[in-house]
Amino acid sequence: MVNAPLRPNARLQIRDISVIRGERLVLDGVAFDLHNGEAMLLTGPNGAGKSTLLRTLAGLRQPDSGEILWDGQPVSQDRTAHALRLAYLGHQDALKPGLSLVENLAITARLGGTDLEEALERVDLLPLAELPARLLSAGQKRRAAIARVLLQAAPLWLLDEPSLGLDAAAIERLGIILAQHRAAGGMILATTHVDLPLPNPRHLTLPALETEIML
Ligand SMILES: Nc1ncnc2c1ncn2[C@@H]1O[C@H](COP(=O)(O)OP(=O)(O)OP(=O)(O)O)[C@@H](O)[C@H]1O
Repeated sequence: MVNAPLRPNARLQIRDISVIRGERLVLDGVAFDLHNGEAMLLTGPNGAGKSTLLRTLAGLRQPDSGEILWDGQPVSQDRTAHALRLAYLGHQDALKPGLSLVENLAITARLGGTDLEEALERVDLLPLAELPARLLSAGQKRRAAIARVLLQAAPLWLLDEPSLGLDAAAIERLGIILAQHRAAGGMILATTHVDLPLPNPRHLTLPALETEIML
């Protein structure tokens, strides 16, 4: 089983998040809530801060101001608990080239208590399970990274351009996976520059920020 058992009233709250990268204010007071079963599409021009926002929500960097709450509690109070409730798909597919697909994903399956074979089946990679990751195509690596998201059995999915490199059949499968996660009560926050198979999403468009700050 690779769908997360979810509490019915989970809630992610983003309160006026600001992030400075280099000398630029990249995110300026971003605020929204996300509830069970909801999906939000993050759009905006290159450099607007979409990946930065996902990485901040994933706990990979801290906001310079503002707060992230889960069920009313600041996630900064228990970063381990927050890490366990989310699955982050970044631009890198993070596969060890010398290990087979199964070997790459086995630890995630064990930690998530999830079914590796089922996850590979859902992204149509079962026939390639024993292949070294270095032999996978770009789209197959992306599908493997999506399988890793499934295996984490986490309620909150943070997906940075999830359809990157996927062919039409794989995009259709992605749509099924996203719909099943929402139907199970999961939340999805996804960046994209193209249409995603995600019906009735909420939208957040980040503007291009050019503000220079004095350090
Ligand atoms: N390590 C870093 N140090 C300084 N600035 C950075 C760093 N990483 C990213 N930036 C800057 O932060 C801004 C936001 O980058 P980010 O990757 O979040 O944008 P994005 O909206 O995801 O862009 P894209 O659509 O191209 O993926 C950009 O101006 C970028 O140059």
